[in-house]
Amino acid sequence: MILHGTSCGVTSPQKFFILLVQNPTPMHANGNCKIYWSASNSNSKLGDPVYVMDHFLHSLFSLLALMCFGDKLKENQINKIKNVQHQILICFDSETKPSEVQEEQNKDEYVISYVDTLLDLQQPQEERNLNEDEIIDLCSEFLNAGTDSTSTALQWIMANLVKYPHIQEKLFMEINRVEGDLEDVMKEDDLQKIPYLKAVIFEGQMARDQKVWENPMRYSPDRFLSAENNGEKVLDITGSREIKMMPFGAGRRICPGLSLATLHLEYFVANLVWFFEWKPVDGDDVDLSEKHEFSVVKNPLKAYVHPRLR
Ligand code: HEM
Repeated sequence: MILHGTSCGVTSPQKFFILLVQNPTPMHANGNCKIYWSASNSNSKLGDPVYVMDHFLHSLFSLLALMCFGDKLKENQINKIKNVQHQILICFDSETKPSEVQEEQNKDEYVISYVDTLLDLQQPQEERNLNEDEIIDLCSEFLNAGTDSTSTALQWIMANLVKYPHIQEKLFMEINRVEGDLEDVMKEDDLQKIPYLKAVIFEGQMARDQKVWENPMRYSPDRFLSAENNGEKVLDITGSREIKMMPFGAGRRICPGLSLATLHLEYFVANLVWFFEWKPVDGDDVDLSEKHEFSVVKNPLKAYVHPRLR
């Protein structure tokens, strides 16, 4: 999969710096983050195959909105932000001001959100706080940059897991090795115990340049684990040692959301495979042809998503 360099928009170095400095807690420190498996836009009945992309988009938008405005945001507030954002209008309307949200919450449980850190931030050279327009711009960019890009990547990865059930099964077994009988969602720490998970994520984003990859068209996450590829070396996607793939760009303008996006992908893929078995629609060979839009997208994935029995 290739995502165009412009997929997240071009920003100033100041924004880049701010995103790096904020380092918003990805999964919320209190572990409140849950998978939103919303059927709000779906007419499907239980047991029917579903188009999954709308769900991915909604889940990732919700997650970023919670990180941006605080984890007490309610579903209707998220939807309002989403509507406003879709109309490319301001996303800082009176309904979603953090002060209002804060009033409702217990201060002890308060998680610092992205917008809180922006409100506190001092411009180092000008010795002033950001103004409202700058904050709106940054929040809007945060929500936009991380939603389409990550959900597109997620759809590619899940499509490959539907198409190649033995890879899905291998990933499930690896998760099972770490999680055992646990019925809870997988936590951030556990994700790091599954190298194969990272391999599945990168195989979905590797670009298929035959000059640098052996059998580039073969779907093979194992290439990221194999000794002959020198393990770690191939996993260098920042381009600091060599460039074999650059889904997040490279150099000074490399995507500042790289770690966050990788974590979100690991979190969603792991939990979606841990809780559900993904199967193709009968007679459907899972079409992996590419369509060039803002990023390189696939035709909408439709699949059976069966809860796993434990
Ligand atoms: C799979 C998910 C993602 C992919 C594939 C991706 C890819 C990219 C790419 C290729 C660039 C351009 C780099 C360049 O110009 O060389 C970029 C820039 C950017 N990305 Fe991402 N991105 C993803 C997720 C995110 C997330 C989650 C965020 C933040 C929430 C984010 C924020 C940004 C920003 C702010 C820029 C502009 C940086 C600048 O111009 O200095 N991205 N991204």
